[in-house]
Amino acid sequence: MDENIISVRALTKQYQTSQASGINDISFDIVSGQIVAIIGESGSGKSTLLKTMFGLLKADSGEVLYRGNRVLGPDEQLIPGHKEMKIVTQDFSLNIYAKVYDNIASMLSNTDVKSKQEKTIAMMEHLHISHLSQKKITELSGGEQQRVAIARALVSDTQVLLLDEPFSQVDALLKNQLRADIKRIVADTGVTVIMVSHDPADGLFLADKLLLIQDGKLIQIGKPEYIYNNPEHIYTARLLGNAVVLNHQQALDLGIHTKAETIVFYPEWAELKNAWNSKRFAVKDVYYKGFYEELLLERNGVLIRAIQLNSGTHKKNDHVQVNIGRFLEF
Ligand SMILES: Nc1ncnc2c1ncn2[C@@H]1O[C@H](COP(=O)(O)OP(=O)(O)OP(=O)(O)O)[C@@H](O)[C@H]1O
Repeated sequence: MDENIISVRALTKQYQTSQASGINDISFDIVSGQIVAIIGESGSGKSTLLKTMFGLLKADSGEVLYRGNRVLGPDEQLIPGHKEMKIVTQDFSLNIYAKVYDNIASMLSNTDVKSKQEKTIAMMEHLHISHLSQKKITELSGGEQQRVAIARALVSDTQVLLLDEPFSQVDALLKNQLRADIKRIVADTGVTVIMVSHDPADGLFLADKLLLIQDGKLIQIGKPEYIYNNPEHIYTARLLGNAVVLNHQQALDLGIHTKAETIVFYPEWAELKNAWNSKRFAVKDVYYKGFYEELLLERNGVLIRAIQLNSGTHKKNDHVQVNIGRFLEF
């Protein structure tokens, strides 16, 4: 049976200085070996949730359980968290004067020197940083430092790894590799990863479970594909897929039969095709995205976006027929 490694119960943390900030009454469970991504717009409370879960911030109320044992807050113990939980924050907390190898090895005890050496070498290999072993932290790029910080956090039999913006320092190429590394490490070691990212694409790509946070509240939780296709809030559809949002009248004008106040669709749900029920739009702009293009389309003052895979098929100032094949009602 799947075991809950982390349980968060009615967790609340408000900051005294600002109104309606922090997190409010958040509850969820995490199964061992999952990758969980906390997603939300800037200021929604993602970092606050992660830091309170780890025990870096004192909760106002509620609790966090690690395998059924309460994670103690900063007022209850000197070293936050639980010894099998580690956090990598955006400042990495590395010893900048020490070498990469020593930064990682220092997390292990000296009782078995051979095992310490083997574990450190294996972890460096896992994160593709063996070639940096003898370099000082000050000689590394931000992305390299991030890898060392993750290796350091994982090396000591860590069961739960919390990552605050793990891809903030890396370029697109490295980001893809680091994402793949995290997936591989989870598969190899069974570690549970809880990460915060401002880029929802990270969560869609990596996570087994997404936690959607809005204004400090947990608004939806589930598998990425399910949440993408069945968002319970317009906020989520906008965040995950840059969804188009139309009011009732705008929807009717486009020939969409609905009773809903608002309809929402992702650009890829708007089909460019000639059909009896499709409407003519003017192409206002074309955004090149690599293997596809996004079209900004206008009809009677209403703007929508659609995708075309064969670039150049429709150009600026062309007229195209669009059929909103699928949409969500709110
Ligand atoms: N130390 C603090 N004192 C007062 N208010 C704070 C503090 N830290 C965060 N806040 C406020 O709490 C809210 C949530 O902040 P938090 O950093 O958790 O959001 P976030 O979702 O991680 O944002 P971002 O994606 O921009 O990092 C924000 O309104 C923020 O201004």
